[in-house]
Amino acid sequence: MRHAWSSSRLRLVQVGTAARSRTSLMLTSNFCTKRKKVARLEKKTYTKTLQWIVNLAEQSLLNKLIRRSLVRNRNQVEVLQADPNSPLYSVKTFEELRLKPELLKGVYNMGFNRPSRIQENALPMMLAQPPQNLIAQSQSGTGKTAAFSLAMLSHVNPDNKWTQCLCIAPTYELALQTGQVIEQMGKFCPDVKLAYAIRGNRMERGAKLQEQIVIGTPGTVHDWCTKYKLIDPKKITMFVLDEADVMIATQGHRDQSIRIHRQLPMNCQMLFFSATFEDSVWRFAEQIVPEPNIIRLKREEETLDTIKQFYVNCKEKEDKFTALCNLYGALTIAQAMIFCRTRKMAAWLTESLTKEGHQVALLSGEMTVEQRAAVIERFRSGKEKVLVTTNVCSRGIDVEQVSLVVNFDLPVDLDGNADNETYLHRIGRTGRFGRRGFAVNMVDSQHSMDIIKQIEMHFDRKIIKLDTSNLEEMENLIS
Ligand SMILES: Nc1ncnc2c1ncn2[C@@H]1O[C@H](COP(=O)(O)OP(=O)(O)OP(=O)(O)O)[C@@H](O)[C@H]1O
Repeated sequence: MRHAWSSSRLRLVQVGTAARSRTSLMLTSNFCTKRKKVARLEKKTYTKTLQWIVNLAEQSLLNKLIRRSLVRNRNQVEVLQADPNSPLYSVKTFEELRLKPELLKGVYNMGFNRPSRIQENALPMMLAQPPQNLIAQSQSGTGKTAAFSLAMLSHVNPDNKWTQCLCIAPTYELALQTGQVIEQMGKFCPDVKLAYAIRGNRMERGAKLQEQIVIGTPGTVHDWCTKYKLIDPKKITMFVLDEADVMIATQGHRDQSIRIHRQLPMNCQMLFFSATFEDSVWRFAEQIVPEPNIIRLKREEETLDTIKQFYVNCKEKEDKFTALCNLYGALTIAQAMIFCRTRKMAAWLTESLTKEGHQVALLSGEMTVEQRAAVIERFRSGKEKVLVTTNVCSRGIDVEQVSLVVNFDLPVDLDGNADNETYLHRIGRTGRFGRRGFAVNMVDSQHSMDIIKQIEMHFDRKIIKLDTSNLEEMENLIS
């Protein structure tokens, strides 16, 4: 299957050229206006049909890739789940975690066979009686969302028609995605209902919600609790903070989250989850969560072995673009996510990739949340194979088929130092639940080389140099 994508594009170019010459022949051989009109129409139909065939071919190629990678991945997950060194390893089965039969049906229906380590360790703590608080860290894509979704679905009493679990996520699209996981998992729990506290979801003021679980973003959840009085915070018995580090480290989120947190009853169970926790953020989390159980990774465990990390030396943005095209020539890439620092760069890259014939989606901060969610949905369904973005979706977004993440610009903090947490979240968009993934960093200056060194030191993990003009070397390194 190597080169499959590039060879399909080659065919597309050849067919396109043939089509152009045939149509131009047809046009020059006929001087009659009517005939010209017909010819124009024929050309249009011909081009449309061609485009349709090409789309179909690409779609079926992608489907084939997806099917192959699903089979390969099923085997890979089974191997990893039996390897005590893998974060997917577990000793217990879902049955042994004492999930209700309808939830067991839900997880098996989603294709899960065994729990991952975080699920195996966190679920007993989250379901213990009396309730226990938890601050938990686990590598990206290892099943944290699934773990706390199961905890909420297990926790609620379906007979009580009021909100009992509150889950907060940092972005609209992440709240939607988590909501979809809860809905899928709770498919066989018809009496458990879920409401989305996200922008645009208007509710009647004062009409108390009957949904037992509410998932939302901090601002809207806060409004629903205080301004609209849709939720009685005193009746909340489980509070989940997803991407907890960013929720307590970024000013706006922290203020809202703390305001919500203050209204909850003293005995409300607190569950904080993230793949990353800077030391200071961890200390702060421990201050606001009383007597927590703690699941914490060692620094060197934070990166996943299944994601291979590289850097490529490039001078200008044009070199980065060429390197990217070379990568496409050498790798079989189902879907890719590319991170840029500015909207301008993201727009330029999107245009350049589109001109090259790639199906590209652009996601950036100036879009409305609904537009952003629609772009992610199209990408998730495979309509676009490349997603170019600024930092807006570095966290949490779960698209299984992403096999390549490119840092077109490296993530830096306000002082220009390496932003290690963002780096980890970005590369974690690939290598989901045991899948293989590649992360490629474009290095365009001494400063960005220093950042690579900082990242290497921070995670104690080598980032390997890749020469994208040397196909043979590249194939050896990435195979
Ligand atoms: N036990 C399991 N067996 C098989 N697949 C699973 C299991 N648990 C979760 N998954 C799948 O693994 C993928 C990643 O899971 P999830 O999104 O819960 O990870 P996460 O740790 O929350 O990731 P992130 O840190 O990026 O937020 C999802 O596609 C999910 O459906």
